[in-house]
Amino acid sequence: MSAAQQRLLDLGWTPEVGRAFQPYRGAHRLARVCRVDRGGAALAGGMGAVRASFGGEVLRAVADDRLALPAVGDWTAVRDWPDDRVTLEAVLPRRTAIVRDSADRTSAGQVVAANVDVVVIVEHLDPDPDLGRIERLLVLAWGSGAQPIVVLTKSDLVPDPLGMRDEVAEVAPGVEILLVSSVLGDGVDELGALVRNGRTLALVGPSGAGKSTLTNLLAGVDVMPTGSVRARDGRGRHTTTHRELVVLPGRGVLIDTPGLRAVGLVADGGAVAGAFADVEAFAGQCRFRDCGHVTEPGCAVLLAVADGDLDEDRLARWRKLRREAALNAARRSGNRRAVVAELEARRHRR
Ligand SMILES: Nc1nc2c(ncn2[C@@H]2O[C@H](COP(=O)(O)OP(=O)(O)OP(=O)(O)O)[C@@H](O)[C@H]2O)c(=O)[nH]1
Ligand SMILES: [Zn+2]
Repeated sequence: MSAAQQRLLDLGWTPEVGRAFQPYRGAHRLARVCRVDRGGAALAGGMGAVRASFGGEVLRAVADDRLALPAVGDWTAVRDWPDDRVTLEAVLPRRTAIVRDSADRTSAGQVVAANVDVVVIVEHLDPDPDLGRIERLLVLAWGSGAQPIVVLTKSDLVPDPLGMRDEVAEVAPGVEILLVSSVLGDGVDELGALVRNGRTLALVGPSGAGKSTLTNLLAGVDVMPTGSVRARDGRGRHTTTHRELVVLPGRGVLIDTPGLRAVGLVADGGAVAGAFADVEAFAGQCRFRDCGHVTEPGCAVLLAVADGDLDEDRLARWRKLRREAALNAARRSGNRRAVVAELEARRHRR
């Protein structure tokens, strides 16, 4: 195998990517996006690192649909020009995509990371984990098509990490949960074991959860600036404004995303159902198929709450996320009346 081929494999190349690139062979190079900034992207490919600006086709597509904007993790076709310019000409179809609500809420959303195999939801144990945030990130993960896992950091700072893990398990049915201390090294190898076979792991979570610290530990070198370093160099805590893709040669790929202050979702009902499999299972047993789980007779959801099998707060958060999903669906349909009706229903249900 050539060095160039090895580099592509290290970047997570699959035969599927190879097939998608077929039409571009010859005039283009295959490369994966490591970071996106204004007007261009840092990429890595068989020939190494390269910076490209967005080509006309890409810019036209983005004008129509924000989701067409190249994102970290995307596989792309890149073109070299005689005047030394390099342009990103096409984004190959995404196998999975983590999509969040765009900051301005004017469009469908923005891709946080693409072609991810495992979404690592990173949440700190100190301060206390935010169960609602973990649920939202799980919805984000289920909606991406990738497999979620929860990593609880800073286990060295709390007296009962196992008890806290059990609490988190209540809001993460069917999802593996790892306890990690980047200071003591606990759990780091277990997480590292998931980076194999050219798989791509993306770390998502709030600022300060320890994503960059973990990335550095797993990479074995400091590839990310972390909170402590940033504080020392006086640039403040929220300086991770760019996303980065890190290759662990012979193992896989890590994507460190910037801390999400608020997780705006563009979730659909299916993603909510994935993250709330326990609640949906109860709902499936209600007497009426269109049960609203409010006052209906034979409501298995209300029964579960009464019996202590389902936490009332979790039920409330499920309702809220379902309303959000319904509103998103209405927005996306472009049907003004559906949006107004959904907003109206929202007001009454408050
Ligand atoms: N005690 C303890 N501190 C940790 C642990 N992991 C990270 N920290 C500290 O927590 C702070 C934040 O860590 P970062 O890795 O910068 O957090 P981040 O999630 O990357 O934050 P953003 O880049 O803002 O999204 C730093 O001061 C770390 O040293 C841990 O397991 N235990
Ligand atoms: Zn019901």
